[in-house]
Amino acid sequence: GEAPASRMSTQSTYPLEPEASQLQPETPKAPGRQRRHTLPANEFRCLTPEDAASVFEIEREAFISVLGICPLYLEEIKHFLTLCPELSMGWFQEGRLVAFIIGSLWDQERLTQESMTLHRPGGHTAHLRALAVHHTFRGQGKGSILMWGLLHHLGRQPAVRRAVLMCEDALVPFYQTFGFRLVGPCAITLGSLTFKELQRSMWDHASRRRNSGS
Ligand SMILES: CC(=O)SCCNC(=O)CCNC(=O)[C@H](O)C(C)(C)COP(=O)(O)OP(=O)(O)OC[C@H]1O[C@@H](n2cnc3c(N)ncnc32)[C@H](O)[C@@H]1OP(=O)(O)O
Repeated sequence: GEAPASRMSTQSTYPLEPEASQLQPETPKAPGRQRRHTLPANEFRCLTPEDAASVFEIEREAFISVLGICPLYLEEIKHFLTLCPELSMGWFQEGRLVAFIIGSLWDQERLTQESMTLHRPGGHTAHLRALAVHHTFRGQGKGSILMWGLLHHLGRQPAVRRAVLMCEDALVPFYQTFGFRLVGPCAITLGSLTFKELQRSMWDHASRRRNSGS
């Protein structure tokens, strides 16, 4: 039978861990063979503009139904997935999107209201704009696995020196588990909503280990 639901309910069909992620940008399939034929096929890959409708469906439930707004509307999703798909990641199960992260580049120390709409191709900061997991799949570790997967993928892109995001207060501890540091209140507000800004250096993590010994 199934193991009881617990913090370990991550369904570890593949041991994707912070330092030992096996996610490869060119090999989006989860590594290893499925051990049980009943498990759905998993696929991690960068998103394309064709995925925008699926992304927006998740956002509609995750953000709009709760807050009345969402980080990225359909045209904005298409916009960023056209400009910088390599800064995004989707998790598909049997071809269906179950979780996503969409990013773009930013070129200033802190986020500003302008960062809401702009991708700065020369920037060295990955601005992680939106992370969401389909509601029926939450609390299973999927959001965490996807975030580690994207961070690993970004760590292989020399232009990306750090990552930045904004979130509501309640989610600060969640992002701190990925090595993000709280830098303070975010300049961006949406209506009456305020956010905290968090940053994470990419070089303190994957690259340092890779380059150690030089
Ligand atoms: C940059 C941004 O996009 S910020 C906005 C983030 N997205 C959203 O809020 C959309 C709605 N929520 C979701 O899609 C998901 O709940 C996510 C993305 C926040 C987390 O994905 P999940 O797969 O559920 O997370 P995962 O199972 O890996 O980890 C669960 C942890 O997330 C954190 N968490 C999730 N939701 C909340 C919340 N509402 N308040 C506080 N902590 C939360 C907790 O630390 C939780 O750990 P716990 O179960 O021990 O309490």
